[in-house]
Amino acid sequence: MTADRKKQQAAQAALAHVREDQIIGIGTGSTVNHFIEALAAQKLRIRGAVSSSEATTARLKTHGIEVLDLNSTGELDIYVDGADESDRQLRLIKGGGAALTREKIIAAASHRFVCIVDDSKLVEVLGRFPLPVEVIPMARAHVARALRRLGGHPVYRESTLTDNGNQILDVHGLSILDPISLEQAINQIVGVVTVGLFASRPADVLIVGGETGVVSMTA
Ligand SMILES: O=C[C@H](O)[C@H](O)[C@H](O)COP(=O)(O)O
Repeated sequence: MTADRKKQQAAQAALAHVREDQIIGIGTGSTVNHFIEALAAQKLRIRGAVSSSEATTARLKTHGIEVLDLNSTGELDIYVDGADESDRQLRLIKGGGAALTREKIIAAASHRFVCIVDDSKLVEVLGRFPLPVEVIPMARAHVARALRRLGGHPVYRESTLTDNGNQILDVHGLSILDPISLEQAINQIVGVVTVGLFASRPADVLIVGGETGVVSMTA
């Protein structure tokens, strides 16, 4: 089975967590794109969606799903998003698609975070996937030096500008044994906008698409 088919199965299974009349936070990426297709096909009468990126907003609008401003919705019932890696405690690395900042904001503002992945994303220790860090452009070199002192090898993701007008450093070579401490340490570096470690706010449910169907995990 292809990875894309596994993502599609996980996305379809996430529909079971969605109710009519809810406002749904929606992430970014190929797995979430399957979720948007499934949501539109199901014709559930949701109250609208809060989007984590310009790409997701465009896709929601093509399906006639109303996109709402997080400042006017209050807390969200549910947030559905993919991830680049998850460990078994549902702590995540996100930001491969450069949408990490808005994703982290929506996750923080949601009661329940349902994460959908294919089985290649499940790891014992986070860090095989280079950790994305969104930075204010003028601080990029300063932040890179600080990340090297934390033991990583930051690489500038050239030709990528985030939806917020910022740049991305991808930090290679980390074996993240204490994700909460590393998240806090990177958050302390001046010039960092967001680190793509979702450890202090992990997922609540992880739906993993694999060869034999989907498995749901909770922390
Ligand atoms: O910035 C992008 C997001 O964090 C995505 O959720 C992540 O990169 C996973 O993307 P995909 O579903 O395409 O594997």
